[in-house]
Amino acid sequence: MEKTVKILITGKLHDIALKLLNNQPSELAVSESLKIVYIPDAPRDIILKEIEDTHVLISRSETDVDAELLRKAKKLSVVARAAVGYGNIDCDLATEMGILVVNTPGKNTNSAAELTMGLLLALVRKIPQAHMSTSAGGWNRHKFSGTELGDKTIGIVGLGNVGHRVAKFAKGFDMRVIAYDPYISEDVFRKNQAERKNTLEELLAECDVLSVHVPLNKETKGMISLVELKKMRKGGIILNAARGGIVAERALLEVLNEGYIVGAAIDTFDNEPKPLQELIAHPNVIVTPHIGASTAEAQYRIGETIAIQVLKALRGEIVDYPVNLPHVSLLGSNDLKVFSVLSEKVSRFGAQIFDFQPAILKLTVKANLNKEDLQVLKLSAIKGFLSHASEEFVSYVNAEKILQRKGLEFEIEMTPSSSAKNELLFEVYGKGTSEKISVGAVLYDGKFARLSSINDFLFEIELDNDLIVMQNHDRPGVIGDVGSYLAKNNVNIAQFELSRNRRGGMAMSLIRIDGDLESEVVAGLRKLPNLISARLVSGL
Ligand SMILES: NC(=O)C1=CN([C@@H]2O[C@H](COP(=O)(O)OP(=O)(O)OC[C@H]3O[C@@H](n4cnc5c(N)ncnc54)[C@H](O)[C@@H]3O)[C@@H](O)[C@H]2O)C=CC1
Ligand SMILES: O=C(O)CCC(=O)C(=O)O
Repeated sequence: MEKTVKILITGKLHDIALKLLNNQPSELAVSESLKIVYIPDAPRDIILKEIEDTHVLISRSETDVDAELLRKAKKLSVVARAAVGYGNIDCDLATEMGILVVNTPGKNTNSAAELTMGLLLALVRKIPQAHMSTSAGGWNRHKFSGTELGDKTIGIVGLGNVGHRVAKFAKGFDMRVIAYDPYISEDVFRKNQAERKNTLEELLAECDVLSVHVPLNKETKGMISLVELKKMRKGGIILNAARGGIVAERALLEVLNEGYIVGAAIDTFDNEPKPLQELIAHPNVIVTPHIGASTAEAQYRIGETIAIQVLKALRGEIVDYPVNLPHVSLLGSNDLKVFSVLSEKVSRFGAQIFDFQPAILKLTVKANLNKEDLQVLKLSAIKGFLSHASEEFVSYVNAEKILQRKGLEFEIEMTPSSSAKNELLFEVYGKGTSEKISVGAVLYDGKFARLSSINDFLFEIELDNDLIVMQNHDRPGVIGDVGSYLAKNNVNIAQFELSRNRRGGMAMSLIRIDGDLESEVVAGLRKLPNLISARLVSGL
């Protein structure tokens, strides 16, 4: 029966996301049928109920994906954050549970940076206050006098996607741009014409406007507290369109009340959707309800990207924007995609053809790959092996962790390939000297994948459907007996390959069959004359 995947969507998404999920383009089509439950703005208790049988959660900032939610999610394999910040997702627990977390970096950058500049202009020119007064019938040209941005200094904390775009816009207003970001190279400062400040203190001492653009984490929570605010010049301005909590709200209120800081513009709050009342009602503060990403353009890009990430994840491909995928950044080429699927299949095959206690898994790759791509093949091989040999849900996310927990070692080796043929050899070793199996595969032209060997026996057979792996003495009549037995049991053979080490010696056959195969049918094969073993290899 076709499997149904439940996708729970708890934040408002652009229609493009639903369109892509409902009408999947052929290159992203999934074999499961999708049940989409779209409940933006649903109360928490409904989300906690719905999550129990959900496979994929797509959320925005209003849904805390915390331990309470994750522990109820018995079937969850993907959390897709339709945004950049994932501070409200318990990524450590998600990783431990093998749940992939993805996000959409860069897709709302421009919108967030434009809102930041909008807030700044609105603040220094008192636009919201002037609008309220004028639209109510007033005409006060003195009360709403403001200050210019030109020649003022903006201090940017976090010169990432949003920060460097704010730097660019601020330059357009003839501002002096200084920035503090200890995690990026000198080049990024130079390219964005931002003067580098080596410490936060240096930055604070020199800026008229402080704008934070860092993620919220243990290091950045409260990084702008009373001490830091007091290190700014008197008369400064604070902008926060990143995350509530980066600027300590009570401290900000205190310096605003003192008149030490003369204005603040805030889009993101500690306690959303119920921010600190005294702060949002302060006459020198202007606020928006976390709308940095709320533009048609950003939401289109995010909707499109998140749907693609979800479909890729469901197809078992490596996603473009993983948050918690160890060491894997982007799945570069289509060839690599095909190669990684082959790596997973070969190891899943290998996991089903040995009878000893495994100790070491080894993947030998003949190809010309960079380090990251090799890592993709390694994770695919571990995933393939474990997903057969483990009760746990295994994904690219937790594969290495589970392997370690099982006490298995993994070795990987690469030798260069000089042709359009890439090769894989997956080996499983036990502790004893004779305890070893190997499965080889070849990928021709980045497209055509074939199983090429099992131990010393050579083959050329496609790796799909169920396969019977059979060992027998090389005697006349064996193939006929097997063919009639399978026919009697209504099993249609799609491909039959025989390989033998020497005439009259040992032979190994691979039988690719159409449809599913009952294990009793395979057990019956073992009773035929001259058969040594017959195994079913499935899940390819
Ligand atoms: N208001 C809204 O709706 C939106 C808010 N955001 C928020 O804006 C923030 C920045 O987003 P992006 O620029 O896309 O992220 P990003 O990851 O591209 O940039 C963050 C930068 O902060 C730097 N950083 C990290 N820790 C730091 C520290 N302790 N001190 C100084 N710099 C540090 C990093 O090196 C990086 O360059 C995030 O919190 C994101 O969630 C982003 C988009 C929309
Ligand atoms: O619009 C949203 O859901 C949140 C946007 C945001 O804050 C982010 O991308 O980090």
